[in-house]
Amino acid sequence: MSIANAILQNSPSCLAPSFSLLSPTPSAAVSVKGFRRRCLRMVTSCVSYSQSSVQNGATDAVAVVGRDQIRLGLPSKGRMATDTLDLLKDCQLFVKQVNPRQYVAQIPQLPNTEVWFQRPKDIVRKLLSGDLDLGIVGLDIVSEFGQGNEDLIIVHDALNFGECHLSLAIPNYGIFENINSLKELAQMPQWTEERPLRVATGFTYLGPKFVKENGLKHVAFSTADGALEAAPAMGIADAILDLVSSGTTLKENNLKEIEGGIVLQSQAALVASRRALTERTGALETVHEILERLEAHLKADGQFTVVANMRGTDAEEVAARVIAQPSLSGLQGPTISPVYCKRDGKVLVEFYAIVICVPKKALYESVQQLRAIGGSGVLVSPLTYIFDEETPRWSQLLSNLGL
Ligand SMILES: Nc1ncnc2c1ncn2[C@@H]1O[C@H](COP(=O)(O)OP(=O)(O)OP(=O)(O)O)[C@@H](O)[C@H]1O
Ligand SMILES: O=P(O)(O)OC[C@H]1O[C@H](OP(=O)(O)OP(=O)(O)O)[C@H](O)[C@@H]1O
Ligand SMILES: [Mg+2]
Repeated sequence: MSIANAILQNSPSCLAPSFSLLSPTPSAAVSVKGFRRRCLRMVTSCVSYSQSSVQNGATDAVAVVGRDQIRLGLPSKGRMATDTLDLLKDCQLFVKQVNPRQYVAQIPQLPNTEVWFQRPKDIVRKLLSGDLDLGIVGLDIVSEFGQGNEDLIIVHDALNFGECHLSLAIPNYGIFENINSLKELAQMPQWTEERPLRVATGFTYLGPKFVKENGLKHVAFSTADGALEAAPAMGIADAILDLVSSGTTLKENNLKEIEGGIVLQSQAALVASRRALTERTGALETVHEILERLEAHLKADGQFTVVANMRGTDAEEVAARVIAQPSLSGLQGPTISPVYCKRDGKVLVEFYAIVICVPKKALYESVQQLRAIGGSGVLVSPLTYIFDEETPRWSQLLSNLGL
């Protein structure tokens, strides 16, 4: 039984030691003593371990430990949490979480997979330590906490939510009023070794890396966990490096972005541990299934199915008219089938039904083009899934893994 199952079913199997402690029988007394000794040994080793080092984030390669279940890390809270569950639901992967404070869950459609809810940065850390195999997090967090570690593989880099960018922002007043680019900021005479440009950020790996790569001298970083936009007005920092999506928080705090100041573009991504994919039984198959479901849903999400009737002499002639229009070529080309109607007791084909997929953004343009070539009775419906022969991301993943 998996840990998830044991916890979900409140089974004592994974809690066995505390059971024998709570209700010791005479024969269990020995095992209780033994258990206490074991606990003491564990506590002692934990103490000596914690005195010597605290592991936080990237660890050296850790062997893939023997467990049967594939572990998928999902954000436990914050803005990514609900969107992640919604996306999986749209892919028919229903995460069965009994209550929001329970950190383990299951997806009945993926019986060999356990879901573990974690803070996004801990998902990345645990992928690196081998405690998770797959995860869904923002690319910003992957870059910040993954720090280029080659064991992290981005399986899908565009899950279409959590879109934001990491950007350097400065006040739009005072000495910064006429500064509009990174170059101008770097050239300001104010920044010296004694008085560097002070940047507040939660991104203490990406920040220094960015300024180094862009040749900025005399920059000092400070860190805080939130509401960074207040730092310049409070006099704590000159600039901030933080996530931006609508730009409202910057605007409301009299800050502005500058040209060349974007460190990275981010959105939610599916990430995996290379070691898990190559060494853990079933991990590659699981990631293939998740990837296929995601791709099929995300591809369909941007498209409509459009059905229209068109008068014509034969299917080829109708096809030629449709294909000549730039917005009507569909995924591979239009599907065209005869519409049989009965006239004077005879079955005739005067119309052809065409079925195409069109990008949502191009819908109106496509309808206009259809009408222009004689289309009528245009029906538009949402598409749920588009399963391609094979997804390009799967081939990329295999080649990345050297398979
Ligand atoms: N304003 C935003 N718009 C869209 N996505 C964002 C925005 N801010 C952050 N994100 C994305 O959502 C992820 C989680 O952000 P969130 O604010 O929920 O958590 P957090 O800042 O790490 O935690 P907390 O704010 O509780 O300390 C970020 O890593 C990023 O990928
Ligand atoms: O461009 P906007 O749409 O205004 O979003 C940007 C804000 O969103 C995030 O903060 P969050 O809401 O997560 O609060 P936090 O500072 O407590 O993390 C980010 O740190 C910015 O402050
Ligand atoms: Mg936040």
